[in-house]
Amino acid sequence: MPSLEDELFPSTPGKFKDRSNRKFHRCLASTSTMFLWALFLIALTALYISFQSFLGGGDTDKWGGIQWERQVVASAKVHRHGGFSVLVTGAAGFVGTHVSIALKKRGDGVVGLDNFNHYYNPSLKRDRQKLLSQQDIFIVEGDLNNGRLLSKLFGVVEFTHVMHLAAQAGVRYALENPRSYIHSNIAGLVTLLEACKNADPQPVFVWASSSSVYGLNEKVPFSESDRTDQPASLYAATKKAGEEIAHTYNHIHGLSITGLRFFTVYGPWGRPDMAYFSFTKNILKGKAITVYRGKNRVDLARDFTYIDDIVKGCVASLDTAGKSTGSGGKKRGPAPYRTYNLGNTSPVTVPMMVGILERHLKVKAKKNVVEMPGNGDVPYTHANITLARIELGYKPTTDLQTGLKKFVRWYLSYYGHTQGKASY
Ligand SMILES: O=C(O)[C@H]1O[C@H](OP(=O)(O)OP(=O)(O)OC[C@H]2O[C@@H](n3ccc(=O)[nH]c3=O)[C@H](O)[C@@H]2O)[C@H](O)[C@@H](O)[C@@H]1O
Repeated sequence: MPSLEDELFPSTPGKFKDRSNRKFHRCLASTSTMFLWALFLIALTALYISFQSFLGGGDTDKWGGIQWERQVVASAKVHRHGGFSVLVTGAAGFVGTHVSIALKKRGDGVVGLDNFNHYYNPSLKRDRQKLLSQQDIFIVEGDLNNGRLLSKLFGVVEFTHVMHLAAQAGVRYALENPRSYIHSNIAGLVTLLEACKNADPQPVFVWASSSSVYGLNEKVPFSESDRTDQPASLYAATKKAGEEIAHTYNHIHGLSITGLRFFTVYGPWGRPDMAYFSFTKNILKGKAITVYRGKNRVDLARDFTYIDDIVKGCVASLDTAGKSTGSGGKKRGPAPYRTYNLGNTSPVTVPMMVGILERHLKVKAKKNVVEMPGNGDVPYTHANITLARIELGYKPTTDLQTGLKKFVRWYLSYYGHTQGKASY
């Protein structure tokens, strides 16, 4: 009876069988099997890698593939003569959502980018995403720091403009998580500017800085030329650093840059971490709110600016921006570098803001008035908007009373009158 070995390695017919070769055959058998298995595993790995690169992804972010590219291209499609193709970062955020819708409605192509982080309850971001998807706006899910994703995006779409609104926001959270500010507001900004620099043609770059850059500046109202070298929070410092970083990309690479200093933006679909939003939730729940007060019992005040006014300022900035001049990463001539305050020019104290909310909610707030902790806050903001008015035609039209009425109406319709529903 032929052994298994003989069956595995049948001798060549007519050849002499040598028993002394059996050991050698056995060894050869196991080596060959191992070799075949190794080959199989290598082939499997190669197949997986090539499938991943075909998808264009490979990172944990949800991007890549033919279907994904189709969605990006469709979303970027321009529907008006001379329209823009805009990449809106932070599109699932408060300002990003509103700006994206405004651009899409007038016929511009809009592609969103958002990492859906958990700084506040991402279900609000997912609902904003649904709102955008009803307008045929697609949001790419990924982080600003993903250079591969950005270069892929710029490879798929020739963006004419970038509206950069993604950031780690919030003044006081910087004490808890300082690194998140560096990650998004510094490293993420640089990764995005690199992608813009390398794009050919380079897009126009408009982005959100902050009123907080004025820091401890005491001259009011705040003008763009006032000093901004005394930030009061790490958040403010990263926004100020962002302005300087953006300037270098303008200077060296010819990117057209516009920085917008937003003043305490509020409104429907707003950010739950902001005072007007969290106060609304707590007032409705019958919980006490903490109202900060400055030194010598002076009330804090903010130049609260309604979202629709901010959106007009953003769109006007895109419309009036001159072109970038660089190509292949090299500057071909001077490109515009602009900075504007987008505020309301009428500061309101925090207790007055609470009073307006009480009237709209028809509920009296339980207030704990405490001295402002040294956590990065500034006592007062007030925008001089002359420059934005002259160069952008920016003219805010909504006062806090009217704007908060719209916010409260939205809040009640979104979270319901049953206050317990609001979980953020
Ligand atoms: O304009 C800006 O540059 C900034 O505006 C807001 O920052 P902030 O003005 O501090 O807005 P809120 O956090 O809503 O605070 C508004 C006012 O309420 C006060 N406040 C806040 C929270 C609180 O529990 N109690 C309280 O009295 C704050 O001290 C401040 O005076 C945004 O959160 C920042 O992301 C943005 O960059």
